[in-house]
Amino acid sequence: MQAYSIEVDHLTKKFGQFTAVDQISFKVAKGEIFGFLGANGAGKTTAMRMLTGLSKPTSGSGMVAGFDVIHDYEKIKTRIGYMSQKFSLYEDLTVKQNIRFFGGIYGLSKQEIRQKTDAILHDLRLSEVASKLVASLPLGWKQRLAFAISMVHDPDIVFLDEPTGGVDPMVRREFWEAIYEAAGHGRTIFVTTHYLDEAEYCDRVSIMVAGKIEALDTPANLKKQFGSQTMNDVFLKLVR
Ligand SMILES: Nc1ncnc2c1ncn2[C@@H]1O[C@H](COP(=O)(O)OP(=O)(O)OP(=O)(O)O)[C@@H](O)[C@H]1O
Repeated sequence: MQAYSIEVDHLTKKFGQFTAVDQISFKVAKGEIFGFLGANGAGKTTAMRMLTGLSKPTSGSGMVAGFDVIHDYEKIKTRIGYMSQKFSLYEDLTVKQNIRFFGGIYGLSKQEIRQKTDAILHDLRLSEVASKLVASLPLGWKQRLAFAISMVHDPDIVFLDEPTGGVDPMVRREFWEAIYEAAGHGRTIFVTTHYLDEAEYCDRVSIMVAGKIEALDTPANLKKQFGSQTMNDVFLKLVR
């Protein structure tokens, strides 16, 4: 068994002459909550697309969930979960239908889908709204449901792309409780966010600037290194 869920070495993506991701190298341990930060256009989405097997690196190497990002990228998709604000639930399906639909997409058996549906409805206390359209749920509930569904196939790693956008701090805090719970079960969490207070909740944080990882450490060490009181200040010092 490998100690790392993600291991990349000089991973690079070029679009023509432009280098969007420039030789990034890092390792993420199993069960770690890894924050992936950067200003707009720094290259986070491009990097995440390579890590999730959606885009082939131009050069460099890496292993994600035990699979090679160059040769075995199709297999990566079977062992990871993905949630973003943009790609989320079907609003015009009910809560239950969404769970069933994604369970099917992820290749679960009918029995597994039934079990997972019951477990998610119970754990998220959504049984009463199981037959309601997702469109009718508050945003915070939708996000918790989308997160649970992204783990319906028990993936080793969950990629969260700005999962808490648009909700108030209290609801974000609740979402982070769910993240901690998932990590507590040994799942690796790879999360991008624009909320710098959330960076404080991560075990380690990397900060990308213009395609390169300019800093990577625990929030406490980064604050010490940059003589800052907050991660917001660390971030501003790097991206300014
Ligand atoms: N398919 C593409 N072709 C050409 N350039 C691209 C392509 N995809 C991304 N880029 C460029 O690569 C750079 C990094 O983009 P990317 O979307 O990865 O940044 P990001 O850090 O995710 O930003 P944001 O937080 O705004 O989503 C940008 O300059 C973007 O214009």
